[in-house]
Amino acid sequence: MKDLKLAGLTSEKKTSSIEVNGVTIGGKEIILMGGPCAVESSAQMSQSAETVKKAGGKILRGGVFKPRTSPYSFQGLGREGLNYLVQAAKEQDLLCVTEVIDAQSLDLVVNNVDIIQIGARNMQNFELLKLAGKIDKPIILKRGLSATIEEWLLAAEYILAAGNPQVILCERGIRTFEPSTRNTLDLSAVGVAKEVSHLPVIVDPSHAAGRRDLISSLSKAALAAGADGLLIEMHPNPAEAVSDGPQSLTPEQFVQLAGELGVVANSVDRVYVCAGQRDSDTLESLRAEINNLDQNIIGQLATRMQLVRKIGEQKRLDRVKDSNREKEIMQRLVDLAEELQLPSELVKRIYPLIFEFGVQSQIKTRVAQDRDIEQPFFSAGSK
Ligand SMILES: O=C(O)C(=O)C[C@]1(C(=O)O)C=C[C@@H](O)C=C1
Repeated sequence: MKDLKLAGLTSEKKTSSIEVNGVTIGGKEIILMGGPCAVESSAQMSQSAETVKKAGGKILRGGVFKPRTSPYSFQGLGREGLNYLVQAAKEQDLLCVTEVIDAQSLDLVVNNVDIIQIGARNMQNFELLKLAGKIDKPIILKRGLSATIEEWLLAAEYILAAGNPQVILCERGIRTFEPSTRNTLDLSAVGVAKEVSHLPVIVDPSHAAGRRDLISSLSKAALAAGADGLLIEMHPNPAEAVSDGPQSLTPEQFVQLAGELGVVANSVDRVYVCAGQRDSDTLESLRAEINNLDQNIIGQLATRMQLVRKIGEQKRLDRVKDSNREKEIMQRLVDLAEELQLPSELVKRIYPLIFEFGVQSQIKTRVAQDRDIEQPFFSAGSK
């Protein structure tokens, strides 16, 4: 692909992550963004924010300027809606994102939200892209309905070339001849975009499918395909939604899906942190969840110890301790802890113990093995 002077990857820059008010997009952690298509009321946004928080999501979405296919469809609450969005995000300590459609809407939202979205219909609004390039806020750039991946990346290049390095690509389905879904989610675009560009890529399965029954499977498939995050529509009462009701998850479905993302994330060497789904946070239910987690932690430690013993079998007894390897592991885990907002001190205290027990176990295994090797000689002689 030509002209990807800034969006294209280089030998030094294969991936880039975007740090926004304590949330890293494009790091190890999968970032979940959720909320209604359109901001309708203060109560609707408060409930949505509560659900996003419960699901372990980091970013609340909500449209206040709506570029609708029909001029008679709801066009968004504008400034009033922006206040509801910002307030609800604040209540739950979430970040927020909203779409801009022109210079005026950009001006209005730029100092209020954490991330700005340029929607599919404006992907090639080059003047808007240039304006987005002049601000100091991350931009989620959705792929146009009929845009090739190259056109999408060149649109990103406009923002980058104008001076804003914080671009997040968002695949949201493209128009094909298939009428069963609203659009066709092009998951190969995630891999292709990541092959040619260093920019983080997220996926919006809601606009792609246009129907809520497919959101869970498409979200999981998106993570498996390498997406750095998900942008999912959820409404406290989808049947009453002024827009995109059929594709919006209920709060229960949203929380359930979030609870299932961790396993998929782990299978592709990523992390999704979710405190789990519970009907109510009773002491019993919270403790039951902790018991479960603790069991997993011990199970993983046992597996780790088995691997350490296997490594020990391949090492010389005088080279069992490998300080460089320990340092490398520690650095990686301290970085991950920081990304996940876990005190790095915890990792710094726990891991030396884990290493120490590993080394002891390797020494014991080696000593036992060496004895076994000598054993036949002695046994033969003693007979
Ligand atoms: O990687 C190794 O060489 C190991 O033996 C494993 C391990 C570990 O616990 O991760 C154990 C001891 C070494 O000091 C370094 C690392």
